[in-house]
Amino acid sequence: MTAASVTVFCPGHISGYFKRVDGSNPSTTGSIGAGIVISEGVTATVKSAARSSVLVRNRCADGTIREISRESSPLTYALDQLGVTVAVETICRLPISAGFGLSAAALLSTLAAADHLLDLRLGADGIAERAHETEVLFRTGLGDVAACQGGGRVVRTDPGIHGTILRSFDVDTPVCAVSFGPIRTPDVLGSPARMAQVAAAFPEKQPENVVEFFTCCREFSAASGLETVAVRRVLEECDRQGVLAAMTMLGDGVFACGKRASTVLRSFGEVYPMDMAKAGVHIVEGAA
Ligand SMILES: Nc1ncnc2c1ncn2[C@@H]1O[C@H](COP(=O)(O)OP(=O)(O)O)[C@@H](O)[C@H]1O
Ligand SMILES: CC(C)(COP(=O)(O)O)[C@@H](O)C(=O)O
Repeated sequence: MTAASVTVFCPGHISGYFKRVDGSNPSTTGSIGAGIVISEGVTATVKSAARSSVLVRNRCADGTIREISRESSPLTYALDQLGVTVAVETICRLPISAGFGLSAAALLSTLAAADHLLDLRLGADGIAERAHETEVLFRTGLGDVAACQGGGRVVRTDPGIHGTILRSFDVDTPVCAVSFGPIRTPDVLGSPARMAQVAAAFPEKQPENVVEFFTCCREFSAASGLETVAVRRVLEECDRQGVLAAMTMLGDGVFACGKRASTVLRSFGEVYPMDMAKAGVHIVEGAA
């Protein structure tokens, strides 16, 4: 019995530092860098339909659901490339364009749900390849699709979904974040000057543990030219309070980890609680 709808969850990814790597085509273009795959992400529900439609919604902290948009160019493009017509509804709790990797999570969850509902037999690689290429073409991301194939704290040393990824499951205290607003990822990724400064700021050593990870992220954001005054103010307070923290890439915000992190961040704005994700994109409902 074919399910009437399929629901898939994909975790988000907070990138701490990155460097663009240009390949000969979108599938070999991406980034190297490091980040944390997070327990918050995007849930996509896909149903068959005569015409494709997209409904993007936010679940607020008080549980109410707010409609954000009835369009998503990357999703529409990816579905058109598949040659299918489906009704897609996505829900997320984190703010979009704030550096939580939600564009990648939306693509992966939607394509995985469509693949299962319509029995397209794309397989995990086929889904990830399409999501990654869409991210690169729309400049909404470079390394998040690769990261969200699994959970953990990730260090990516090659670009693309088949590149080398070291996953460590050593972030065993709560993670949280504050966001002061979006940074338009395409504006940054599309700027050669910005990309040159980002490349020059890329850390030489690879982090071996959580403390080294946050140290690498801090040195990167300070040298990248991407830090805002608001971000710097939060990072300085976290330093005073001994809380591990760094700038969310690419978003005007800060992520931090540890039992006291949310107390310190709360004085700067709404705190988004989360944990390190233990797994990547997966079906939630409708698996036949
Ligand atoms: N939950 C979502 N549902 C549908 N599309 C989304 C969602 N989140 C992001 N997107 C798409 O990705 C674009 C934002 O990309 P980007 O700035 O990279 O966001 P992020 O930093 O959250 O990954 C949005 O304009 C939208 O087209
Ligand atoms: C940092 C970024 C280039 C964009 O991340 P986001 O704004 O969350 O889509 C990411 O894709 C990466 O390669 O590390």
